[in-house]
Amino acid sequence: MKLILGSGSPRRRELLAQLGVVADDIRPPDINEDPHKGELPRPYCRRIAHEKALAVEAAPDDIVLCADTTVALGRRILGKPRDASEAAEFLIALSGRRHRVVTAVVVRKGDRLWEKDVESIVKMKRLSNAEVNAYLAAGDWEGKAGGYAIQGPAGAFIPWISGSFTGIVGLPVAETANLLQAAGYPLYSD
Ligand SMILES: Cc1cn([C@H]2C[C@H](O)[C@@H](COP(=O)(O)OP(=O)(O)OP(=O)(O)O)O2)c(=O)[nH]c1=O
Repeated sequence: MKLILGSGSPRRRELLAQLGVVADDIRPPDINEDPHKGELPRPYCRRIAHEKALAVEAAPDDIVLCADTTVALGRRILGKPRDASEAAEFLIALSGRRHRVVTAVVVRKGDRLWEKDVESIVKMKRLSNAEVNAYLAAGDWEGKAGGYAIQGPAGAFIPWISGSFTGIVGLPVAETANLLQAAGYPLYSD
């Protein structure tokens, strides 16, 4: 039995390490992440995590772990920005408001699945042009849902959250620990 982390995200690898877990292999899934027409953020996030878990090749007794993080502004899905100008658009839309961050986690063993999604609320302060420009210039927005990362310099823009900090970063560790144990991963035994 091997543990396969189905994710190319270094954040997820680090958050897994927080549980003392090192994956035996890392196999980033390659799926189409375009939302369906009219799809709401939370069902979208669940669907993408599910599809990622099905896309990772593994032996029948391997445990596969995948996740998806989606930033939701009302009914709007903010994915990973295509470029700096889309990141700027996202940050301006998020400025001075509360939004939600959903992370869906899926653990698979053979054709059995264990799934959990965690939603947090994030308040972003009103951003000045100087703050937006400095953040964009630092390049930290790249590859981050919603165009920011709470664990980096954008932490200075976030005075308040409700929910799971590790969920916002990309892998809610409490829920992930439960899913891994449910699938038979020996988290606290040898
Ligand atoms: C909101 C937020 C997102 N993120 C990151 C976590 C995810 O890596 C990324 C969301 O993109 P995802 O599509 O969830 O993941 P990914 O493409 O990086 O990796 P993979 O599909 O291979 O697992 O945004 C942060 O690091 N901090 C934050 O505060």
